[in-house]
Amino acid sequence: MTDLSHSHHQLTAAPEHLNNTGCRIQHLDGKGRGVFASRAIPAQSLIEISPVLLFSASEYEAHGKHTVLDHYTFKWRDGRMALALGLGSLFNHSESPNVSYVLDRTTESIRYTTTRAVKPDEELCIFYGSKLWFDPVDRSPHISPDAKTEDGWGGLSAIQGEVAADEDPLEIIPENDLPFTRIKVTSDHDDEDTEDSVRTVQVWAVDIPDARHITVMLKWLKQSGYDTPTLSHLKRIRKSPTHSTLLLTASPDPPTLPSDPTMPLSDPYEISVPASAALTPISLKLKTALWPTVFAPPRKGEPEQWSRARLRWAQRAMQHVADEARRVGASGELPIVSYVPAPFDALETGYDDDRPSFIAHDIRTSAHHPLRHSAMSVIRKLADSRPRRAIASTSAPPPAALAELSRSAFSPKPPEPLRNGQFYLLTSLTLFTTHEPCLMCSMALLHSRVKEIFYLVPMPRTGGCGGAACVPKLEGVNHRYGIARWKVGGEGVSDEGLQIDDDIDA
Ligand SMILES: C[S@@+](CC[C@H](N)C(=O)[O-])C[C@H]1O[C@@H](n2cnc3c(N)ncnc32)[C@H](O)[C@@H]1O
Repeated sequence: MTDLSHSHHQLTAAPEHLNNTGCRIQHLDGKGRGVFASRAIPAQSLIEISPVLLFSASEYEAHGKHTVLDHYTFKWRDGRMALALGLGSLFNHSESPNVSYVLDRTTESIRYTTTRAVKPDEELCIFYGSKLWFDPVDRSPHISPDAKTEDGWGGLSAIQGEVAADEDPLEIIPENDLPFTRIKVTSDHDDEDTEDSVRTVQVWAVDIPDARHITVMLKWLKQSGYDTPTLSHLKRIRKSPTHSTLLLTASPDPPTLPSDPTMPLSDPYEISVPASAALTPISLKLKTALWPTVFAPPRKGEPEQWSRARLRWAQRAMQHVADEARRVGASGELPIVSYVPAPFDALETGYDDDRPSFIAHDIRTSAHHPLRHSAMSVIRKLADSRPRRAIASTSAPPPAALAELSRSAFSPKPPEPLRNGQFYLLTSLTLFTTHEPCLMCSMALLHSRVKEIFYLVPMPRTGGCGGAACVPKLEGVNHRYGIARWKVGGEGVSDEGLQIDDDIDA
């Protein structure tokens, strides 16, 4: 393979580029030349159209392959090899690209479009595929440097996850043609609540005549162990003009209240409250008449529609986790990987991030720690990165505060905008994972408010997303995420090398 680094070192200045879409060429250590944004570029901007030079397969095999061209060419759809002219050949590779490209056969060109908003001076990168012939300088630390694969047939030969020119990126894919099956996550009982019947359960409550004692009682409830998640679909307190009522516990036995003569309380008594959260505004009204209830509408009544472009995004992510899992599996770990890419609709969801994707693999073997599962680790990476970035972008914190943050697994006090609100951990994000997450990880995903998860290998004995149980389907949970099982072989994603014992918690 020809070494590009030699020629890079001889260059002193990058040529000017007259394209007016905000691109410039710049050298950078370890990568040679690259394309950079000379100004802010909005998402979905067409930034370059590169004509291609085509070589027949035999011509390429005999000559091109043995030259520096091998770093630049890729398979055209009819089997010929293509070299992008213009800026096209200068886009470097990134695991979290900000540019996607489409082959246009009719004009023999490639169109490059930003996938998210790009800041001035950011490098513009594409995704070459998962089989690289070089070590990317910005490779995530989880990937073993030994894992590079010589594909031997043209550098960019693996064009994965991109919409071809003869495909319409906005085309909606019929449900039956999708390479995954969506699992219904509404509780079997969710539909049962009608105008005539709201399912209820009996719980213990107590009246607190003096509102000043509410805080004391809430604190006592936490310490007493009665404060279990069973009632998390209900508000704890109901206020009336004369008193407040506090829900205590759903246990059959009456709870023992604190005996404090200065704090008058009623005796505990049983009341009927809704058995699950309200899914519709109507059911919220009905249920809240009984007791104030949490409103947790299903994400959408109808299954979300999938466009061709979104499917390509998902296919690329799924292929990525499967490939990474095979690599880590070869190094002696369990072949389990979880990945949270930048969302497909990054701009709409306001996901503006310097490091938009997160990936982690299972390290219970090397770490000798049974809880180092990939999904937990990826949630933790994401959680850890947010407080750090928020602090860095506000005032400089005292070093002790930074040390405290890096010590904590889940930062106990995230800065204000990242709190349990609109942008709570994984809100609006999708997790792709090789194996159906175990019960622990499925619950952690629920707490993180992930939008949806995709997995390839079902775990019928241990899985928490349809196998042993289906956590987001449980009654009373205050968030439901979508679950989709990727079909083995669907869009070329194979489960080869991903088999693990079926009693392992993934
Ligand atoms: C299509 S060329 C890209 C332009 C190239 N940097 C140049 O100066 O001509 C592909 C080559 O760029 C380099 N490259 C691309 N992405 C890289 C990355 N993330 N890290 C290191 N080198 C990279 C590798 O040498 C690769 O063979």
